[in-house]
Amino acid sequence: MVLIDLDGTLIDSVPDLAFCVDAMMDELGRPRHGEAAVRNWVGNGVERLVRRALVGQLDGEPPEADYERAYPLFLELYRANTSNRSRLYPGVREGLDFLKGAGYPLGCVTNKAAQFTEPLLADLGIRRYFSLVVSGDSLPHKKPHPLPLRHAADYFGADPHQALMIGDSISDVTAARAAGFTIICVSYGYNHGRDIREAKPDGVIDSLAELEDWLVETSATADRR
Ligand SMILES: O=C(O)COP(=O)(O)O
Ligand SMILES: [Mg+2]
Repeated sequence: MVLIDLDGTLIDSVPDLAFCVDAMMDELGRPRHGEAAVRNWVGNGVERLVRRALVGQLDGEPPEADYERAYPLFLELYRANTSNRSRLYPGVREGLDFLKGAGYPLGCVTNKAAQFTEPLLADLGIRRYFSLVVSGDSLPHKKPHPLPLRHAADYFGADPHQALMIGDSISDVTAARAAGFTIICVSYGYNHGRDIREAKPDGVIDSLAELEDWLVETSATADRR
């Protein structure tokens, strides 16, 4: 079984997210942040993104009244701008075709809310690759909690020690470790401005098109043991 993260791994969704954060800030009469700042704030769900935009940094909490005003504005904007500016990363289609062709059960596990995950996957033409989609609000906990990964393993009847997670951020690595999965990360995603190699995933690839070689090499190494 292979589970794949969405934002920063399959899809560069920041152009839409940043557009909506900036439009929300305009509506609130506050200064825009721009795409580079938003790139570092994605990965823990849209609620956290809105809170980060209001405080202007990764950590910290805005006044609750500000959040209550901003969050519905963001939801309305993002509903109308879920996929307009978002793009598949190079190599994604090749990687998915390889995994599907090789017969791996495929799941998408994201912290993005389901109301956005489903249209985004469909609009970019990759929904059909996944037999299971677990969104940030599908279960009581999201990544870095291992629950979404364990849920997917149960769904597919997969042994976690034979399971692979592919992601871009520390949340993916932490969730995969806690669930007993192997974790490969992409080098190009959003990891809050940090190099994902610091989190020590089992492998780092520059494109999902490298998956075939990575899987062949690791199974050859395992066979030699
Ligand atoms: O922060 C989000 O909304 C989603 O992030 P993820 O797809 O990388 O889990
Ligand atoms: Mg991600």
